[in-house]
Amino acid sequence: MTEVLKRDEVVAARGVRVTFGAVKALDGADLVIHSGECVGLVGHNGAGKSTIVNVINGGLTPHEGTITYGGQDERGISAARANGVRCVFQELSLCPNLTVTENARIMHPDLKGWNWRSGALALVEAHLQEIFPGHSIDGDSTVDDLSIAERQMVEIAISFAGTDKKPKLVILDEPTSSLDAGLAAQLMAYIRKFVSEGGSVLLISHILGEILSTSDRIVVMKDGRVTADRAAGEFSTRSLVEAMGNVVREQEWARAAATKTGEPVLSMPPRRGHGLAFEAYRGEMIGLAGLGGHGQTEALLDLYLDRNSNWWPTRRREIAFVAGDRSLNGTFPLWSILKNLSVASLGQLSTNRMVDRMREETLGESWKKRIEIRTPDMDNRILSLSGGNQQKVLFARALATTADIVLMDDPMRGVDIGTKQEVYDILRSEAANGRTFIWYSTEMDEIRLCDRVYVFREGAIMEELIGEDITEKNILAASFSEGAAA
Ligand SMILES: Nc1ncnc2c1ncn2[C@@H]1O[C@H](COP(=O)(O)OP(=O)(O)OP(=O)(O)O)[C@@H](O)[C@H]1O
Repeated sequence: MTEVLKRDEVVAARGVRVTFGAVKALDGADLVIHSGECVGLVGHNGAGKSTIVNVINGGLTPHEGTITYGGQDERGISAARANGVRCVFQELSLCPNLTVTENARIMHPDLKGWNWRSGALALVEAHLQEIFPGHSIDGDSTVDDLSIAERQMVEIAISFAGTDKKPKLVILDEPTSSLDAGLAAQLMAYIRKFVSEGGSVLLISHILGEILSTSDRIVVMKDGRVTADRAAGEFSTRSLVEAMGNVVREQEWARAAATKTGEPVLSMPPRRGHGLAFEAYRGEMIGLAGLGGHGQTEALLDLYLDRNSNWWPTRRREIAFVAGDRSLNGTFPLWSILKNLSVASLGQLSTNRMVDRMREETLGESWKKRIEIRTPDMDNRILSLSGGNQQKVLFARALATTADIVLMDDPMRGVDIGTKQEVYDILRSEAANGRTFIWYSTEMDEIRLCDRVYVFREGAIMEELIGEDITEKNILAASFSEGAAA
């Protein structure tokens, strides 16, 4: 390594090994980031991406290997911060009971003096405006009152903000997982601006389009090692998927031949007194589209409560829910992986009101294989899983029930591309067998897989699209204006 390159290095991790019990999370991984570049980091769920982020961020001391900042060997969170490293974590880390401004103060302790509030407010508002122009987040709101997308935006803005000096490296772990396409595009444009001015970004995402369009260089991880590290221009979507160890499959997706047949299995009058009514029929896959935060999650919750407001456990569950915000309303953090998976199916796993442990384990093992939940032991705690693998457990929880209707609230957050393909196939075959899926997604590619789509605007359903009319153009038109484009 020449002196010139060394000076240019913002951070370098070399030969890093980290183990958690029997799991080799990092098995001799190397990652070097230079100033003025955006490095895309991809890999399957559990490949070791968040672990290497924690090592670079100083939160985790590796069992072997070196970490240098600007060529200097240093350790710990304060060394990382002093060297200009900031991180937006996959599981967002804002304090929920504090306001946006107070959270900015925690991340920037140099905002001092009796007037720190107005300094913090100005800082966060300026960066929110620069990154997400036109946003409507109030800096005095309590974080708990914000949607998951808004929390993600706030954390991103606070991380890019600098009181006296700009950060040198911002690590973004799945930053767009809850953002709709418009907000994601704003963030990608800002990243390009930030690196053109000499900053560095480490971008982790399972949305390969944004990795390919925004990164200068792409690093691929597999089973704790770096398996490819090349200029972004040398990859295509296909070669990137293959480098991650997945087989590229042409999406063969036959929509249901007929929609709206028979009696509706679920319905809801027009929301907020205007727009269209909601109806779902047996075997349909219904997409909820529109800009994020326009009432889709609220509609799902109302549909769920309409069918399941009973506190008494029922043997035959009618409706299941896959949460998108897994840490808020998805996982039971103190429970094992198996208990998290089986909790919605206890009725069907019980004899004489006692859970049959053998049947529970068989259920766990079958789903572990089916969607590749990466763990040596299903009795490990759920939080020992990587984020994407936790999300797979929530999927398995809903699909393992006998519920005829499954509601999904942007359920693919952080799930890798190989697993997504598996899950899409499971959804399609289950729908063909008569299950109804109601699917809110912030990803246009997923909305396009649905048989019928309701587009939300300002809390109400403003457009219904069926079959071939489900196009990005029509969805965008209905998201913004009075009618869908022809
Ligand atoms: N605290 C922990 N205890 C036990 N195992 C852990 C812990 N943290 C991570 N692991 C394991 O280390 C491996 C790497 O996890 P990591 O979170 O780095 O994956 P990832 O590539 O970020 O995945 P994802 O795409 O799902 O976020 C996984 O097998 C995970 O189960």
